[in-house]
Amino acid sequence: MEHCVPIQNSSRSCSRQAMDFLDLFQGVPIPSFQQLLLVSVVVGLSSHWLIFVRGELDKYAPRIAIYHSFALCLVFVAAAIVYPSWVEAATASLTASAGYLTGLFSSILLYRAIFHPLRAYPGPLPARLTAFWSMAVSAKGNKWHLKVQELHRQYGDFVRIRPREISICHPDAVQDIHGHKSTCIKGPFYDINYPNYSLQLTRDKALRSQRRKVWDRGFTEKALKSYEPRIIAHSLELISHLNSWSSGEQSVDLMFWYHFFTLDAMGDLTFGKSFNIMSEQREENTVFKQSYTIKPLLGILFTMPWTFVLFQHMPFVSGQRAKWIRWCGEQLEERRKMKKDLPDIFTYLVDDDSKRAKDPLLSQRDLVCDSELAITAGSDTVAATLTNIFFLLTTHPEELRLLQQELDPLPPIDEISHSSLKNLPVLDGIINEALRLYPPVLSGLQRMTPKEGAVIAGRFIPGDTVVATPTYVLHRDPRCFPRPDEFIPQRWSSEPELALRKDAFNPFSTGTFACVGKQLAMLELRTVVYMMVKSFDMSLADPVKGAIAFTQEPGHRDCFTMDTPSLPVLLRRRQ
Ligand code: HEM
Repeated sequence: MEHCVPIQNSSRSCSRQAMDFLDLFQGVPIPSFQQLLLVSVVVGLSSHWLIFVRGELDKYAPRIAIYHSFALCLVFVAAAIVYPSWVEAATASLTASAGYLTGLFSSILLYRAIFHPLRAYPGPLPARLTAFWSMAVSAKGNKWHLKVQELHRQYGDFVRIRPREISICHPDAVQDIHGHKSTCIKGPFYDINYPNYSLQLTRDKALRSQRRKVWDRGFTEKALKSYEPRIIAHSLELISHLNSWSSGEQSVDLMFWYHFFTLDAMGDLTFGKSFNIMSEQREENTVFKQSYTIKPLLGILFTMPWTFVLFQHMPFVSGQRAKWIRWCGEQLEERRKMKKDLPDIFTYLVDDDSKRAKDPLLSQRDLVCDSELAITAGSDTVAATLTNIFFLLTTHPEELRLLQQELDPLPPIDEISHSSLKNLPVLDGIINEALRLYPPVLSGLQRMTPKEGAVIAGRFIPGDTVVATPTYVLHRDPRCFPRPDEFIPQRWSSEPELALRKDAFNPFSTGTFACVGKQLAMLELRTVVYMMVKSFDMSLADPVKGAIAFTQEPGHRDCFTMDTPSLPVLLRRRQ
Protein backbone atom coordinates (compact mmCIF):
# COMPACT_ATOMS: atom_id res chain seq x y z
CA MET A 1 0.00 0.00 0.00
CA GLU A 2 1.26 3.51 -0.86
CA HIS A 3 1.96 5.95 2.01
CA CYS A 4 0.90 9.58 1.51
CA VAL A 5 1.66 12.83 3.32
CA PRO A 6 -0.75 12.91 6.30
CA ILE A 7 -0.98 16.67 6.64
CA GLN A 8 -4.18 16.80 8.67
CA ASN A 9 -2.85 14.23 11.12
CA SER A 10 0.28 16.13 11.84
CA SER A 11 0.62 16.91 15.53
CA ARG A 12 2.76 19.97 14.76
CA SER A 13 1.11 23.35 15.20
CA CYS A 14 1.27 25.58 12.11
CA SER A 15 -0.04 28.97 11.15
CA ARG A 16 -2.95 29.25 8.72
CA GLN A 17 -0.74 30.12 5.69
CA ALA A 18 1.62 27.28 6.48
CA MET A 19 -1.30 24.91 6.64
CA ASP A 20 -2.47 26.14 3.24
CA PHE A 21 1.01 25.58 1.86
CA LEU A 22 1.23 22.12 3.39
CA ASP A 23 -2.13 21.24 1.90
CA LEU A 24 -0.42 21.37 -1.49
CA PHE A 25 1.53 18.26 -0.54
CA GLN A 26 -1.44 16.28 0.52
CA GLY A 27 -1.48 13.00 -1.29
CA VAL A 28 2.24 13.12 -2.22
CA PRO A 29 3.59 9.59 -1.65
CA ILE A 30 6.10 9.32 1.20
CA PRO A 31 9.25 7.58 -0.01
CA SER A 32 10.52 4.77 2.15
CA PHE A 33 14.02 5.19 3.58
CA GLN A 34 15.31 2.52 1.17
CA GLN A 35 13.89 4.44 -1.81
CA LEU A 36 15.39 7.64 -0.47
CA LEU A 37 18.77 5.99 -0.06
CA LEU A 38 18.72 4.62 -3.58
CA VAL A 39 17.76 7.96 -5.14
CA SER A 40 20.40 9.86 -3.19
CA VAL A 41 23.12 7.36 -4.14
CA VAL A 42 22.18 7.91 -7.79
CA VAL A 43 22.27 11.68 -7.30
CA GLY A 44 25.74 11.34 -5.72
CA LEU A 45 27.00 9.22 -8.62
CA SER A 46 25.53 11.59 -11.19
CA SER A 47 27.01 14.67 -9.58
CA HIS A 48 30.44 13.06 -9.82
CA TRP A 49 30.06 12.16 -13.50
CA LEU A 50 28.20 15.32 -14.53
CA ILE A 51 30.05 17.91 -12.46
CA PHE A 52 33.07 16.94 -10.37
CA VAL A 53 34.92 14.80 -12.88
CA ARG A 54 34.63 17.43 -15.60
CA GLY A 55 37.07 20.01 -14.42
CA GLU A 56 39.01 21.70 -11.74
CA LEU A 57 36.80 23.11 -9.04
CA ASP A 58 39.38 23.86 -6.33
CA LYS A 59 38.87 27.60 -6.37
CA TYR A 60 35.11 27.19 -6.05
CA ALA A 61 35.42 25.24 -2.78
CA PRO A 62 33.57 27.87 -0.69
CA ARG A 63 30.74 28.00 -3.22
CA ILE A 64 30.50 24.21 -3.34
CA ALA A 65 30.39 24.09 0.46
CA ILE A 66 27.58 26.70 0.48
CA TYR A 67 25.56 24.92 -2.23
CA HIS A 68 25.82 21.64 -0.37
CA SER A 69 24.79 23.20 2.94
CA PHE A 70 21.88 24.85 1.17
CA ALA A 71 20.88 21.55 -0.45
CA LEU A 72 21.02 19.85 2.95
CA CYS A 73 18.71 22.50 4.42
CA LEU A 74 16.29 22.05 1.50
CA VAL A 75 16.29 18.28 1.99
CA PHE A 76 15.54 18.76 5.66
CA VAL A 77 12.69 21.21 5.00
CA ALA A 78 11.22 18.85 2.40
CA ALA A 79 11.52 15.93 4.80
CA ALA A 80 9.91 17.97 7.57
CA ILE A 81 6.93 18.60 5.27
CA VAL A 82 6.64 15.09 3.98
CA TYR A 83 7.32 12.96 7.08
CA PRO A 84 4.90 12.95 9.98
CA SER A 85 7.42 13.41 12.82
CA TRP A 86 10.65 15.35 13.39
CA VAL A 87 12.51 12.13 14.13
CA GLU A 88 11.53 10.66 10.78
CA ALA A 89 12.33 13.92 9.01
CA ALA A 90 15.79 14.01 10.59
CA THR A 91 16.39 10.32 9.78
CA ALA A 92 15.30 10.92 6.19
CA SER A 93 17.69 13.89 5.82
CA LEU A 94 20.55 11.86 7.26
CA THR A 95 19.72 8.95 4.97
CA ALA A 96 19.65 11.23 1.94
CA SER A 97 22.96 12.88 2.89
CA ALA A 98 24.64 9.54 3.62
CA GLY A 99 23.35 8.14 0.33
CA TYR A 100 24.53 11.16 -1.62
CA LEU A 101 28.00 11.10 -0.06
CA THR A 102 28.31 7.33 -0.51
CA GLY A 103 27.36 7.62 -4.18
CA LEU A 104 29.67 10.56 -4.77
CA PHE A 105 32.72 9.23 -2.94
CA SER A 106 32.48 5.62 -4.04
CA SER A 107 32.26 6.85 -7.62
CA ILE A 108 35.26 9.16 -7.10
CA LEU A 109 37.34 6.41 -5.48
CA LEU A 110 36.44 3.82 -8.08
CA TYR A 111 37.19 6.22 -10.93
CA ARG A 112 40.55 7.21 -9.47
CA ALA A 113 41.57 3.61 -8.79
CA ILE A 114 40.44 1.98 -12.03
CA PHE A 115 39.43 4.40 -14.79
CA HIS A 116 41.62 7.47 -14.26
CA PRO A 117 44.01 8.36 -17.15
CA LEU A 118 46.88 8.18 -14.62
CA ARG A 119 46.01 4.67 -13.48
CA ALA A 120 49.20 3.23 -15.06
CA TYR A 121 51.49 5.39 -12.93
CA PRO A 122 52.78 3.76 -9.75
CA GLY A 123 52.27 5.23 -6.31
CA PRO A 124 50.86 4.24 -2.93
CA LEU A 125 47.18 3.31 -3.14
CA PRO A 126 45.96 6.00 -0.69
CA ALA A 127 47.81 8.66 -2.72
CA ARG A 128 46.07 7.48 -5.88
CA LEU A 129 42.69 7.69 -4.19
CA THR A 130 42.77 10.95 -2.28
CA ALA A 131 44.90 14.04 -1.72
CA PHE A 132 43.92 13.85 1.94
CA TRP A 133 46.71 11.30 2.19
CA SER A 134 49.38 13.89 1.34
CA MET A 135 47.74 16.20 3.83
CA ALA A 136 47.90 13.55 6.56
CA VAL A 137 51.58 12.91 5.77
CA SER A 138 52.33 16.61 5.82
CA ALA A 139 50.52 17.03 9.15
CA LYS A 140 53.23 14.89 10.76
CA GLY A 141 55.86 17.61 11.01
CA ASN A 142 55.67 19.14 7.51
CA LYS A 143 58.04 16.56 5.97
CA TRP A 144 56.31 16.12 2.62
CA HIS A 145 59.61 16.62 0.72
CA LEU A 146 61.14 13.64 2.56
CA LYS A 147 58.10 11.49 1.85
CA VAL A 148 58.35 12.30 -1.86
CA GLN A 149 62.03 11.31 -1.76
CA GLU A 150 61.08 7.99 -0.16
CA LEU A 151 58.37 7.43 -2.79
CA HIS A 152 60.79 8.02 -5.66
CA ARG A 153 63.24 5.55 -4.14
CA GLN A 154 60.44 3.01 -3.96
CA TYR A 155 58.55 3.58 -7.22
CA GLY A 156 61.07 5.18 -9.62
CA ASP A 157 61.17 8.47 -11.54
CA PHE A 158 57.43 8.85 -12.17
CA VAL A 159 55.21 8.62 -9.09
CA ARG A 160 51.51 9.38 -8.73
CA ILE A 161 51.65 11.37 -5.50
CA ARG A 162 48.04 12.57 -5.61
CA PRO A 163 45.05 11.44 -7.68
CA ARG A 164 45.71 14.05 -10.38
CA GLU A 165 49.44 14.65 -9.84
CA ILE A 166 52.66 13.02 -11.03
CA SER A 167 55.99 13.84 -9.44
CA ILE A 168 58.81 13.42 -11.95
CA CYS A 169 62.30 13.02 -10.57
CA HIS A 170 64.38 13.25 -13.73
CA PRO A 171 66.74 16.11 -14.71
CA ASP A 172 65.22 16.31 -18.22
CA ALA A 173 61.85 17.05 -16.66
CA VAL A 174 63.09 20.41 -15.33
CA GLN A 175 63.28 21.91 -18.83
CA ASP A 176 60.32 19.91 -20.15
CA ILE A 177 58.06 21.24 -17.38
CA HIS A 178 59.53 24.62 -16.48
CA GLY A 179 61.74 25.66 -19.41
CA HIS A 180 60.90 28.43 -21.89
CA LYS A 181 59.73 25.90 -24.48
CA SER A 182 57.42 24.10 -22.09
CA THR A 183 53.73 24.02 -22.95
CA CYS A 184 52.74 23.50 -19.30
CA ILE A 185 50.80 26.16 -17.42
CA LYS A 186 50.52 26.75 -13.67
CA GLY A 187 48.50 24.16 -11.75
CA PRO A 188 45.42 24.54 -9.51
CA PHE A 189 47.60 25.48 -6.52
CA TYR A 190 47.92 28.93 -8.06
CA ASP A 191 44.21 29.64 -7.55
CA ILE A 192 44.58 29.75 -3.77
CA ASN A 193 43.99 33.51 -3.62
CA TYR A 194 41.01 33.45 -5.99
CA PRO A 195 39.43 35.90 -6.83
CA ASN A 196 42.60 37.96 -6.22
CA TYR A 197 45.78 37.54 -8.20
CA SER A 198 49.36 38.42 -7.44
CA LEU A 199 51.93 37.96 -10.18
CA GLN A 200 52.81 34.50 -8.88
CA LEU A 201 49.20 33.46 -8.38
CA THR A 202 48.02 34.36 -11.87
CA ARG A 203 47.33 31.42 -14.17
CA ASP A 204 46.05 33.35 -17.16
CA LYS A 205 48.97 33.39 -19.61
CA ALA A 206 48.27 36.75 -21.26
CA LEU A 207 47.61 38.61 -18.03
CA ARG A 208 50.66 37.01 -16.42
CA SER A 209 53.07 37.98 -19.15
CA GLN A 210 51.72 41.55 -19.08
CA ARG A 211 52.33 41.77 -15.34
CA ARG A 212 55.67 40.01 -15.47
CA LYS A 213 56.96 42.65 -17.92
CA VAL A 214 56.18 45.33 -15.33
CA TRP A 215 57.85 43.35 -12.54
CA ASP A 216 60.92 42.68 -14.70
CA ARG A 217 61.49 46.43 -15.01
CA GLY A 218 61.98 46.53 -11.26
CA PHE A 219 64.80 43.95 -11.43
CA THR A 220 66.98 45.14 -14.32
CA GLU A 221 70.71 45.60 -13.73
CA LYS A 222 70.16 49.37 -13.46
CA ALA A 223 67.35 48.93 -10.93
CA LEU A 224 69.46 46.52 -8.87
CA LYS A 225 72.36 48.97 -8.88
CA SER A 226 70.05 51.52 -7.29
CA TYR A 227 68.93 49.05 -4.58
CA GLU A 228 72.52 48.12 -3.72
CA PRO A 229 73.31 51.01 -1.31
CA ARG A 230 70.14 50.21 0.65
CA ILE A 231 70.95 46.52 0.91
CA ILE A 232 74.47 47.42 2.05
CA ALA A 233 73.05 49.84 4.66
CA HIS A 234 70.69 47.18 6.06
CA SER A 235 73.52 44.62 6.10
CA LEU A 236 75.75 47.05 8.03
CA GLU A 237 72.90 47.63 10.46
CA LEU A 238 72.62 43.86 10.95
CA ILE A 239 76.33 43.62 11.74
CA SER A 240 76.17 46.53 14.18
CA HIS A 241 73.30 44.85 16.11
CA LEU A 242 75.11 41.51 16.17
CA ASN A 243 78.21 43.28 17.53
CA SER A 244 76.50 43.49 20.90
CA TRP A 245 76.58 39.67 21.04
CA SER A 246 80.16 39.34 19.88
CA SER A 247 81.82 38.72 23.25
CA GLY A 248 81.56 34.98 22.54
CA GLU A 249 79.74 34.34 25.83
CA GLN A 250 76.08 34.82 25.04
CA SER A 251 74.44 33.01 22.16
CA VAL A 252 72.38 34.78 19.51
CA ASP A 253 69.81 33.17 17.22
CA LEU A 254 70.88 34.03 13.68
CA MET A 255 67.67 32.63 12.21
CA PHE A 256 65.66 35.43 13.81
CA TRP A 257 68.12 38.14 12.86
CA TYR A 258 68.15 37.06 9.23
CA HIS A 259 64.35 37.29 9.19
CA PHE A 260 64.51 40.76 10.76
CA PHE A 261 67.10 41.82 8.18
CA THR A 262 65.23 40.53 5.12
CA LEU A 263 61.92 42.01 6.30
CA ASP A 264 63.52 45.43 6.83
CA ALA A 265 65.22 45.23 3.44
CA MET A 266 62.04 44.19 1.61
CA GLY A 267 59.98 46.82 3.47
CA ASP A 268 62.44 49.41 2.22
CA LEU A 269 62.44 48.17 -1.37
CA THR A 270 58.68 47.60 -1.50
CA PHE A 271 57.06 50.34 0.57
CA GLY A 272 59.94 52.82 0.53
CA LYS A 273 60.67 52.54 4.27
CA SER A 274 62.25 49.96 6.53
CA PHE A 275 59.94 48.17 8.95
CA ASN A 276 62.63 48.92 11.59
CA ILE A 277 62.32 45.45 13.00
CA MET A 278 66.08 45.21 13.57
CA SER A 279 66.31 48.51 15.43
CA GLU A 280 63.15 48.12 17.49
CA GLN A 281 63.30 44.34 17.74
CA ARG A 282 59.53 44.46 17.85
CA GLU A 283 58.87 41.50 15.63
CA GLU A 284 56.96 39.87 18.48
CA ASN A 285 54.14 42.39 18.07
CA THR A 286 53.85 42.50 14.35
CA VAL A 287 51.72 40.88 11.73
CA PHE A 288 54.84 38.95 10.70
CA LYS A 289 54.86 37.02 13.93
CA GLN A 290 51.38 35.76 13.11
CA SER A 291 52.43 34.64 9.67
CA TYR A 292 55.32 32.56 11.14
CA THR A 293 53.01 30.97 13.67
CA ILE A 294 50.53 29.74 11.11
CA LYS A 295 53.11 28.85 8.44
CA PRO A 296 53.21 25.09 9.27
CA LEU A 297 49.41 24.95 9.14
CA LEU A 298 49.42 26.68 5.76
CA GLY A 299 52.06 24.20 4.59
CA ILE A 300 49.64 21.38 5.38
CA LEU A 301 46.68 23.05 3.66
CA PHE A 302 48.76 23.82 0.56
CA THR A 303 49.04 20.08 -0.10
CA MET A 304 45.35 20.21 -1.00
CA PRO A 305 44.74 23.72 -2.35
CA TRP A 306 40.95 23.75 -2.07
CA THR A 307 41.21 23.30 1.71
CA PHE A 308 43.31 26.47 1.83
CA VAL A 309 40.70 28.35 -0.22
CA LEU A 310 38.02 27.18 2.22
CA PHE A 311 40.19 27.99 5.23
CA GLN A 312 40.66 31.54 4.02
CA HIS A 313 36.90 32.02 4.01
CA MET A 314 36.44 30.97 7.63
CA PRO A 315 35.21 33.90 9.73
CA PHE A 316 38.23 34.31 12.05
CA VAL A 317 40.81 33.58 9.36
CA SER A 318 39.23 35.83 6.77
CA GLY A 319 39.23 38.61 9.39
CA GLN A 320 42.97 38.14 10.03
CA ARG A 321 43.69 37.99 6.32
CA ALA A 322 41.61 41.11 5.71
CA LYS A 323 43.63 42.86 8.45
CA TRP A 324 46.92 41.91 6.80
CA ILE A 325 45.69 42.95 3.33
CA ARG A 326 44.43 46.24 4.80
CA TRP A 327 47.83 46.80 6.38
CA CYS A 328 49.61 46.17 3.06
CA GLY A 329 47.11 48.53 1.38
CA GLU A 330 47.90 51.27 3.93
CA GLN A 331 51.64 50.85 3.40
CA LEU A 332 51.05 51.10 -0.31
CA GLU A 333 49.05 54.32 0.07
CA GLU A 334 51.83 55.83 2.19
CA ARG A 335 54.36 54.75 -0.42
CA ARG A 336 52.28 56.43 -3.14
CA LYS A 337 52.43 59.75 -1.29
CA MET A 338 56.22 59.57 -0.83
CA LYS A 339 58.54 61.51 -3.07
CA LYS A 340 61.44 59.12 -3.73
CA ASP A 341 64.78 60.10 -5.19
CA LEU A 342 65.81 56.50 -5.65
CA PRO A 343 63.51 54.07 -7.44
CA ASP A 344 62.30 50.93 -5.72
CA ILE A 345 60.27 47.91 -6.82
CA PHE A 346 57.06 49.85 -6.47
CA THR A 347 58.25 52.78 -8.47
CA TYR A 348 57.77 50.39 -11.38
CA LEU A 349 54.58 48.72 -10.25
CA VAL A 350 52.86 51.92 -9.11
CA ASP A 351 53.99 53.73 -12.26
CA ASP A 352 51.93 51.17 -14.07
CA ASP A 353 48.77 52.54 -12.44
CA SER A 354 47.55 54.06 -15.69
CA LYS A 355 47.45 50.59 -17.25
CA ARG A 356 45.71 49.22 -14.19
CA ALA A 357 42.99 51.84 -14.50
CA LYS A 358 42.33 50.76 -18.07
CA ASP A 359 42.37 47.08 -17.32
CA PRO A 360 39.74 46.04 -14.79
CA LEU A 361 41.59 42.77 -14.25
CA LEU A 362 44.47 44.66 -12.67
CA SER A 363 42.73 45.98 -9.62
CA GLN A 364 44.05 47.85 -6.62
CA ARG A 365 43.56 44.64 -4.67
CA ASP A 366 45.88 42.82 -7.10
CA LEU A 367 48.51 45.48 -6.51
CA VAL A 368 48.16 44.89 -2.78
CA CYS A 369 48.61 41.16 -3.44
CA ASP A 370 51.75 42.00 -5.41
CA SER A 371 53.13 43.96 -2.48
CA GLU A 372 52.38 41.04 -0.19
CA LEU A 373 54.18 38.78 -2.68
CA ALA A 374 57.27 41.00 -2.73
CA ILE A 375 57.50 40.98 1.08
CA THR A 376 56.92 37.25 1.56
CA ALA A 377 58.79 35.91 -1.49
CA GLY A 378 61.69 38.26 -0.89
CA SER A 379 62.15 37.75 2.84
CA ASP A 380 61.44 34.14 3.85
CA THR A 381 63.57 32.61 1.11
CA VAL A 382 66.66 34.74 1.67
CA ALA A 383 66.43 34.44 5.48
CA ALA A 384 66.18 30.63 5.21
CA THR A 385 69.17 30.49 2.85
CA LEU A 386 71.31 32.65 5.13
CA THR A 387 70.39 30.47 8.11
CA ASN A 388 71.33 27.32 6.19
CA ILE A 389 74.60 28.80 4.95
CA PHE A 390 75.69 29.62 8.49
CA PHE A 391 74.62 26.23 9.82
CA LEU A 392 76.80 24.64 7.12
CA LEU A 393 79.73 26.98 7.78
CA THR A 394 79.68 26.43 11.54
CA THR A 395 79.63 22.66 11.01
CA HIS A 396 82.32 22.73 8.29
CA PRO A 397 85.14 24.87 9.74
CA GLU A 398 87.48 23.97 6.86
CA GLU A 399 85.06 25.57 4.35
CA LEU A 400 84.71 28.60 6.62
CA ARG A 401 88.48 28.97 6.67
CA LEU A 402 88.66 28.81 2.85
CA LEU A 403 85.94 31.43 2.63
CA GLN A 404 87.77 33.71 5.06
CA GLN A 405 90.90 33.34 2.91
CA GLU A 406 88.93 34.44 -0.14
CA LEU A 407 87.12 37.34 1.54
CA ASP A 408 89.78 38.74 3.88
CA PRO A 409 91.77 40.55 1.15
CA LEU A 410 88.62 42.45 0.06
CA PRO A 411 88.00 46.04 1.26
CA PRO A 412 86.50 46.68 4.75
CA ILE A 413 82.77 46.09 5.09
CA ASP A 414 81.80 49.77 4.94
CA GLU A 415 83.65 50.24 1.65
CA ILE A 416 82.38 47.22 -0.24
CA SER A 417 80.42 47.17 -3.49
CA HIS A 418 78.58 44.21 -4.94
CA SER A 419 80.79 44.15 -8.04
CA SER A 420 83.76 42.99 -5.93
CA LEU A 421 81.67 40.13 -4.50
CA LYS A 422 80.65 38.67 -7.84
CA ASN A 423 82.34 35.61 -9.33
CA LEU A 424 84.16 34.58 -6.16
CA PRO A 425 84.35 30.78 -6.52
CA VAL A 426 84.33 29.91 -2.82
CA LEU A 427 81.54 32.35 -1.91
CA ASP A 428 79.31 31.41 -4.87
CA GLY A 429 80.12 27.71 -4.37
CA ILE A 430 78.95 27.90 -0.76
CA ILE A 431 75.74 29.75 -1.66
CA ASN A 432 74.94 27.28 -4.46
CA GLU A 433 75.70 24.29 -2.31
CA ALA A 434 73.43 25.59 0.48
CA LEU A 435 70.66 26.15 -2.09
CA ARG A 436 71.22 22.64 -3.43
CA LEU A 437 71.07 20.91 -0.07
CA TYR A 438 68.28 23.11 1.28
CA PRO A 439 66.27 24.73 -1.54
CA PRO A 440 63.94 27.28 0.12
CA VAL A 441 61.03 25.98 -1.97
CA LEU A 442 61.49 22.30 -1.18
CA SER A 443 58.72 20.61 -3.10
CA GLY A 444 57.72 20.61 -6.70
CA LEU A 445 56.03 23.64 -8.20
CA GLN A 446 52.71 22.55 -9.65
CA ARG A 447 52.38 22.83 -13.38
CA MET A 448 49.67 21.38 -15.62
CA THR A 449 50.05 19.71 -19.00
CA PRO A 450 48.05 21.22 -21.89
CA LYS A 451 44.81 19.56 -23.07
CA GLU A 452 46.64 17.50 -25.70
CA GLY A 453 49.18 16.19 -23.15
CA ALA A 454 52.97 16.55 -23.22
CA VAL A 455 56.10 14.45 -23.42
CA ILE A 456 58.09 14.87 -20.22
CA ALA A 457 61.44 13.16 -19.64
CA GLY A 458 60.68 10.89 -22.59
CA ARG A 459 57.24 9.78 -21.47
CA PHE A 460 53.80 10.93 -22.63
CA ILE A 461 51.75 12.51 -19.85
CA PRO A 462 48.00 12.90 -20.50
CA GLY A 463 46.41 16.35 -20.80
CA ASP A 464 45.36 18.36 -17.73
CA THR A 465 47.66 16.35 -15.48
CA VAL A 466 49.31 18.17 -12.61
CA VAL A 467 53.08 17.62 -12.85
CA ALA A 468 56.01 18.73 -10.72
CA THR A 469 59.74 18.18 -10.37
CA PRO A 470 60.55 17.59 -6.69
CA THR A 471 63.33 20.13 -6.19
CA TYR A 472 64.72 18.74 -2.91
CA VAL A 473 64.75 15.18 -4.25
CA LEU A 474 66.37 16.09 -7.57
CA HIS A 475 69.04 18.13 -5.79
CA ARG A 476 69.96 15.02 -3.81
CA ASP A 477 69.81 12.56 -6.68
CA PRO A 478 73.23 10.85 -6.97
CA ARG A 479 72.77 10.61 -10.75
CA CYS A 480 72.93 14.41 -10.83
CA PHE A 481 75.14 15.18 -7.82
CA PRO A 482 77.37 12.32 -6.62
CA ARG A 483 77.78 12.16 -2.80
CA PRO A 484 74.51 14.08 -2.74
CA ASP A 485 74.12 14.57 1.02
CA GLU A 486 77.59 16.02 1.52
CA PHE A 487 78.38 19.73 1.64
CA ILE A 488 81.02 20.11 -1.09
CA PRO A 489 81.09 23.71 -2.42
CA GLN A 490 83.94 22.74 -4.79
CA ARG A 491 81.47 20.82 -6.98
CA TRP A 492 80.51 24.25 -8.38
CA SER A 493 84.11 25.13 -9.30
CA SER A 494 87.13 22.84 -9.13
CA GLU A 495 85.30 19.48 -8.90
CA PRO A 496 82.72 19.50 -11.72
CA GLU A 497 82.59 15.69 -11.69
CA LEU A 498 80.45 16.12 -8.57
CA ALA A 499 77.87 18.15 -10.47
CA LEU A 500 76.99 15.86 -13.38
CA ARG A 501 73.62 17.42 -14.16
CA LYS A 502 73.73 21.11 -13.25
CA ASP A 503 70.44 21.47 -15.12
CA ALA A 504 68.77 19.61 -12.26
CA PHE A 505 69.71 22.49 -9.92
CA ASN A 506 66.58 24.58 -9.85
CA PRO A 507 66.21 26.54 -6.58
CA PHE A 508 64.85 29.65 -8.33
CA SER A 509 62.84 27.71 -10.90
CA THR A 510 63.45 28.46 -14.56
CA GLY A 511 61.63 29.67 -17.69
CA THR A 512 58.69 32.06 -17.81
CA PHE A 513 57.64 31.53 -14.21
CA ALA A 514 61.16 31.68 -12.70
CA CYS A 515 61.97 33.83 -9.69
CA VAL A 516 62.03 37.48 -10.66
CA GLY A 517 64.13 38.36 -7.60
CA LYS A 518 67.04 35.96 -8.14
CA GLN A 519 69.64 38.69 -8.70
CA LEU A 520 68.38 40.69 -5.74
CA ALA A 521 68.60 37.54 -3.63
CA MET A 522 72.19 36.95 -4.76
CA LEU A 523 73.04 40.57 -3.92
CA GLU A 524 71.67 40.13 -0.39
CA LEU A 525 73.23 36.71 0.15
CA ARG A 526 76.69 37.71 -1.04
CA THR A 527 76.66 40.96 0.95
CA VAL A 528 75.50 39.45 4.25
CA VAL A 529 77.75 36.37 4.03
CA TYR A 530 80.71 38.58 3.22
CA MET A 531 80.05 40.99 6.10
CA MET A 532 79.37 38.22 8.62
CA VAL A 533 82.47 36.21 7.72
CA LYS A 534 84.65 39.31 7.66
CA SER A 535 83.33 40.48 11.03
CA PHE A 536 82.95 37.37 13.18
CA ASP A 537 84.37 34.01 14.09
CA MET A 538 81.47 31.78 14.95
CA SER A 539 80.50 28.39 16.33
CA LEU A 540 77.25 26.64 17.20
CA ALA A 541 76.18 27.47 20.77
CA ASP A 542 75.50 23.77 21.35
CA PRO A 543 77.09 21.70 18.57
CA VAL A 544 75.21 18.49 19.38
CA LYS A 545 71.77 20.07 19.76
CA GLY A 546 72.40 22.35 16.78
CA ALA A 547 73.31 19.46 14.49
CA ILE A 548 70.28 17.45 15.62
CA ALA A 549 67.98 20.43 15.05
CA PHE A 550 69.08 20.71 11.42
CA THR A 551 69.51 17.08 10.49
CA GLN A 552 66.81 15.35 12.56
CA GLU A 553 64.24 17.08 14.75
CA PRO A 554 62.61 19.50 14.06
CA GLY A 555 64.65 19.69 10.84
CA HIS A 556 63.49 21.75 7.87
CA ARG A 557 59.76 22.03 7.42
CA ASP A 558 58.07 22.09 4.04
CA CYS A 559 55.53 24.93 4.19
CA PHE A 560 55.78 25.85 0.49
CA THR A 561 58.67 28.10 1.49
CA MET A 562 60.96 26.33 3.91
CA ASP A 563 60.83 26.82 7.65
CA THR A 564 64.29 26.44 9.20
CA PRO A 565 65.24 25.50 12.76
CA SER A 566 66.69 28.15 15.08
CA LEU A 567 70.40 28.76 14.80
CA PRO A 568 71.88 29.84 18.16
CA VAL A 569 75.58 30.66 17.68
CA LEU A 570 78.44 32.21 19.62
CA LEU A 571 80.00 35.15 17.80
CA ARG A 572 83.50 36.53 18.41
CA ARG A 573 84.56 39.77 16.79
CA ARG A 574 87.47 39.20 14.38
CA GLN A 575 90.46 41.50 14.50
C1 HEM B 1 67.15 32.57 -2.07
C2 HEM B 1 66.17 33.35 -2.43
C3 HEM B 1 65.04 33.00 -3.32
C4 HEM B 1 64.63 31.79 -3.81
C5 HEM B 1 65.28 30.42 -3.60
C6 HEM B 1 63.45 32.01 -4.61
C7 HEM B 1 62.76 31.02 -5.28
C8 HEM B 1 61.66 31.25 -6.07
C9 HEM B 1 60.96 30.23 -6.79
C10 HEM B 1 61.29 28.75 -6.78
C11 HEM B 1 59.96 30.84 -7.46
C12 HEM B 1 58.91 30.17 -8.37
C13 HEM B 1 57.65 30.03 -7.55
C14 HEM B 1 56.51 29.42 -8.31
O1 HEM B 1 56.62 29.12 -9.49
O2 HEM B 1 55.49 29.26 -7.67
C15 HEM B 1 60.01 32.24 -7.17
C16 HEM B 1 59.13 33.17 -7.66
C17 HEM B 1 59.16 34.50 -7.31
N1 HEM B 1 60.10 35.13 -6.52
FE1 HEM B 1 61.68 34.26 -5.65
N2 HEM B 1 63.16 33.35 -4.59
C18 HEM B 1 64.10 33.99 -3.83
C19 HEM B 1 64.18 35.34 -3.57
C20 HEM B 1 63.32 36.29 -4.05
C21 HEM B 1 63.44 37.71 -3.82
C22 HEM B 1 64.54 38.41 -3.04
C23 HEM B 1 62.38 38.29 -4.40
C24 HEM B 1 62.13 39.78 -4.41
C25 HEM B 1 60.99 40.35 -4.41
C26 HEM B 1 61.58 37.24 -5.03
C27 HEM B 1 60.41 37.43 -5.72
C28 HEM B 1 59.75 36.44 -6.43
C29 HEM B 1 58.55 36.68 -7.19
C30 HEM B 1 57.83 38.02 -7.35
C31 HEM B 1 58.18 35.47 -7.75
C32 HEM B 1 56.99 35.18 -8.68
C33 HEM B 1 57.50 35.21 -10.10
C34 HEM B 1 56.44 34.85 -11.12
O3 HEM B 1 55.49 34.12 -10.81
O4 HEM B 1 56.58 35.32 -12.25
N3 HEM B 1 62.19 36.05 -4.80
N4 HEM B 1 61.07 32.48 -6.33
